[in-house]
Amino acid sequence: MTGIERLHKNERILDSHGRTVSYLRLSVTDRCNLRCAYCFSKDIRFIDHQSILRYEELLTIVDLAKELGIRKVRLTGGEPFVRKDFLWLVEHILARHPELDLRITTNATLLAGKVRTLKELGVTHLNVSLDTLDPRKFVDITGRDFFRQVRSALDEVMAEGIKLKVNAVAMRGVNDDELPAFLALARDNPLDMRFIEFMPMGDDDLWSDMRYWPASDILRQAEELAELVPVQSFDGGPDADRGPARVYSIKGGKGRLGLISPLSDHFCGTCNRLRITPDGKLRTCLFSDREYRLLPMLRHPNLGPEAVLRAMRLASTRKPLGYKLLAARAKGHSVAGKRMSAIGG
Ligand SMILES: Nc1nc2c(ncn2[C@@H]2O[C@H](COP(=O)(O)OP(=O)(O)OP(=O)(O)O)[C@@H](O)[C@H]2O)c(=O)[nH]1
Ligand SMILES: C[S@@+](CC[C@H](N)C(=O)[O-])C[C@H]1O[C@@H](n2cnc3c(N)ncnc32)[C@H](O)[C@@H]1O
Ligand code: SF4
Ligand code: SF4
Repeated sequence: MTGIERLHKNERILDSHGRTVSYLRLSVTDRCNLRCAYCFSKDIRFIDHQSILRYEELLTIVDLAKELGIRKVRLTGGEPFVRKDFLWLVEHILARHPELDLRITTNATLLAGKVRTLKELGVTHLNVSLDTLDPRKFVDITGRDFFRQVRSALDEVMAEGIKLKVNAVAMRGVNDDELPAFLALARDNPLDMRFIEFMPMGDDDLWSDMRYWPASDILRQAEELAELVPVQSFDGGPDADRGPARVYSIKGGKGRLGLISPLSDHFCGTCNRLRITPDGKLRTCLFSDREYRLLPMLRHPNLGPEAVLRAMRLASTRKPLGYKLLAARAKGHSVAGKRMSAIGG
């Protein structure tokens, strides 16, 4: 039976590579209070307010995602906390779907003082992006002087007992000299310190081969600094919810090291993700600019949520294998033209 036949029978949807979707990354804004050099283009034009999914529409999308079999939703951005009343959205998603595994990826600049509320609302996991532990370098990378706010938010998250993953984009010549400091952070604190291979996304000039620091090199260098033991379960969740990171415990340490290697050792074969951009476009792969425009459907008087669900089902059967797109990209060009801040990572 093909994916489309299953779709008509309302069965769990498999795509032509035998994959099924269970995880939605929902980007709530393309705006951000940082200007990370690898993510933000120079001539940025933000999505106009009319074209941004309203909170009620986001709630409908989550309802539909649940019907599709999605069990895990990640709110991302841009920076999710710059959107007005973002906590309202978190509260209402969890009130409607208390069993949903709702997570957030944030730069943590605006997190301080909100962590307890998030915990009370039912958020159990937070992923924080932090590419350097050096306050001056933080300014160089992000264009803003917010290191202290981020660092103290990490402590607040851990103090509340929320599971914490810290993500750093691995960049040679930028943060490779900080591997000992990052490992020390993971040794001394109950967190996963994860390095993400730098991906060629957005404007062609954002990425450079010279900056690429592959996961195998990070692992080799880290093994010289600490005794690492591979952890069987990728990120501690049920099998189907495994994240893309390969995780290592650090002997004698409280935290762990994680490596996310979309370039050197892809995980497309088990990809369980859909993405929705702030303007309601469904992307079935981070590396593919093919998008399904859900927002006009949702707002159309004769279409609405039913049509959106059908489109989401159909799109789920047509997920590409991103590593093939990466291999086919022209030299010097990005794999996908859309900037990361408008997708959500
Ligand atoms: N190529 C590719 N990269 C991904 C994918 N998922 C996550 N990443 C990269 O990993 C980064 C970190 O992702 P997070 O936002 O922490 O989410 P996650 O890795 O799914 O987190 P967990 O659910 O906690 O494992 C993203 O910003 C992307 O850069 C994916 O499906 N494909
Ligand atoms: C686009 S941001 C959105 C959420 C939030 N603003 C944050 O930074 O956590 C999500 C993630 O994408 C990562 N990212 C952005 N551009 C990337 C690239 N070219 N390669 C790898 N990761 C990238 C960021 O480091 C961040 O961890
Ligand atoms: S990585 Fe996140 S924090 Fe940095 S510019 Fe992009 S969206 Fe903003
Ligand atoms: S590159 Fe595309 S197919 Fe591969 S894991 Fe990422 S989103 Fe999934």
